[in-house]
Amino acid sequence: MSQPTLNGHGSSIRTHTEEKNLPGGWVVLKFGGTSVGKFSENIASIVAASSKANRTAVVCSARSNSTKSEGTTNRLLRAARAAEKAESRGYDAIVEAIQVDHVQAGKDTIKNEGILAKYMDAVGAECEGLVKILESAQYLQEVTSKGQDMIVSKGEKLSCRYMTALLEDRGVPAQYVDLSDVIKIGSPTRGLDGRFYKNLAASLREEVEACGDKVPVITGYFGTVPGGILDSIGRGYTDLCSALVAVGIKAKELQIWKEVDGIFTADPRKVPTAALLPTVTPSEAAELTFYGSEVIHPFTMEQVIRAQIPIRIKNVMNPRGSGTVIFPDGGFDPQAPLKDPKLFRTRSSSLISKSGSRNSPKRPTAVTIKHNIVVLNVHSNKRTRAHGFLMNIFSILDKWHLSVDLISSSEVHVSMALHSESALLSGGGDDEYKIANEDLQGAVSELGCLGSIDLVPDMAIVSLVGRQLKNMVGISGKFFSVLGQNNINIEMISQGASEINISCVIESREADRALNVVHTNLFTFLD
Ligand SMILES: Nc1ncnc2c1ncn2[C@@H]1O[C@H](COP(=O)(O)OP(=O)(O)O)[C@@H](O)[C@H]1O
Ligand SMILES: N[C@@H](CC(=O)OP(=O)(O)O)C(=O)O
Repeated sequence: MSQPTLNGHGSSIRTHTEEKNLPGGWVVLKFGGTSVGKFSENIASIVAASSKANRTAVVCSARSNSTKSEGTTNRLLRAARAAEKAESRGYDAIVEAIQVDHVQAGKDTIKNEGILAKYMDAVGAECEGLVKILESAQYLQEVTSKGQDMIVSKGEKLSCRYMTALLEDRGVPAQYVDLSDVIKIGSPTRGLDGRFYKNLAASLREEVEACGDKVPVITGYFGTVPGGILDSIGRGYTDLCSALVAVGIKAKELQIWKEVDGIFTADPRKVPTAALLPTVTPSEAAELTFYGSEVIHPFTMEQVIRAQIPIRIKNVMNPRGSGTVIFPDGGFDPQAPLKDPKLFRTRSSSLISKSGSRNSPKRPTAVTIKHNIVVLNVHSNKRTRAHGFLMNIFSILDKWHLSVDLISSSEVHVSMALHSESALLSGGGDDEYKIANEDLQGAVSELGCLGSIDLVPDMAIVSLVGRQLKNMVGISGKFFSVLGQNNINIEMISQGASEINISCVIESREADRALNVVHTNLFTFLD
């Protein structure tokens, strides 16, 4: 077996031959944008430690110096919008700011002059390439979805160039891996189906293997996805990339590193008494993510759980913490579909006895809030519900690209909670609003032919999530009465569609108070 060798900084590094023989197998470490922006030195130490015990692959998102909204990806999207304006060089200042940021990060942390110089050249070349893409789009008077993806890809390229240089500087042999061309043009894809992901995972394995002895530092941007990465997968696509890498190399664990210790019973920034959950099931994690606790990109779960790879959420500021593990409750059958396909379901009794948990304490797993909700009410102009009423409503919503988060209906009324960052604008006076979102405006005009429409703005969905909810007799009553006793008015209720979620709509300004009262009254026995 080869001996550890010393690098230029006098620290010990293992050769790959030795690593290959380690029993640990592969782990994939994914770092989010704000972690790369604020805690890159912690990341270097985390990767160094991990690569001593396991074969380690790293996936990074684009840097954010402070918040994601001010991060590189959002700046790149602003540059793309600027390129849509003819004759304007508005994007130059944005590219300049991105370049300055990355150069500064390098100067602040990379000590080896040779590594720093090489990194600076790479940053310069990426930014030059970015300007060329923006100029071409401007010339063509169109930023296509492919063009937008190419612009956005620069964020992950710059961030991974930086992390590769920093790791090398800290004595961890690392290899930059650019995935922009990993999806081959003309590959037989009809969309993002199982075969597409399977082929992609296999290609990612090849990319990782090509790095030989070095730690691959992989751009979380993974190329020209059919329909465009932002439209087909959405923000947070680097989580999915890390999942596919983990599947491709049959990793023993996927670690998603964030700036929280893991998944809590409620958002720990809003509920000081929230408790860290050691484990949650994939369905709970998906439900929490959808209803406001954006802990992990929703597509991520299915890929890794099918491959029986646990996901661990960990904190870059507290690497010693064990985090939260997302894995199915009570083992996993890889042949079984993720969703139980049974037509008829038995409820509580058989489920309790099967899991043997009749006497164990039952409690909700977490409570979460989703903001930016508008409630759209349709009151039918017929006295009884006409055949096709709901179908017509959904066709109109589909046409205008609106999806419904919650729905509740009676004979002739339908209430739907829709999520939109920019649905309505306050027109000045307290009760004056106008519709700011073109899709919502279009849908409201068309829905008018089915009945009268009204919109309730500034709402939020509060959701109680937990795999044990279905066995907790009276939990809905407690949930709603706690809100009522605290004078929080419920606009709409939805329960039953999912066995692990009870949701209702309240006013947004009551959201933090609702989180706290629900947590205090329904979770206190966790302390
Ligand atoms: N139940 C929850 N558990 C943990 N974090 C939560 C929960 N609900 C909301 N959050 C919030 O999700 C965010 C996730 O962590 P962070 O790494 O900071 O975000 P990002 O991935 O967007 O950079 C935190 O700001 C945290 O306050
Ligand atoms: N950089 C992309 C992709 C991503 O995954 O981000 P993050 O890992 O920081 O959520 C974005 O801002 O959406």
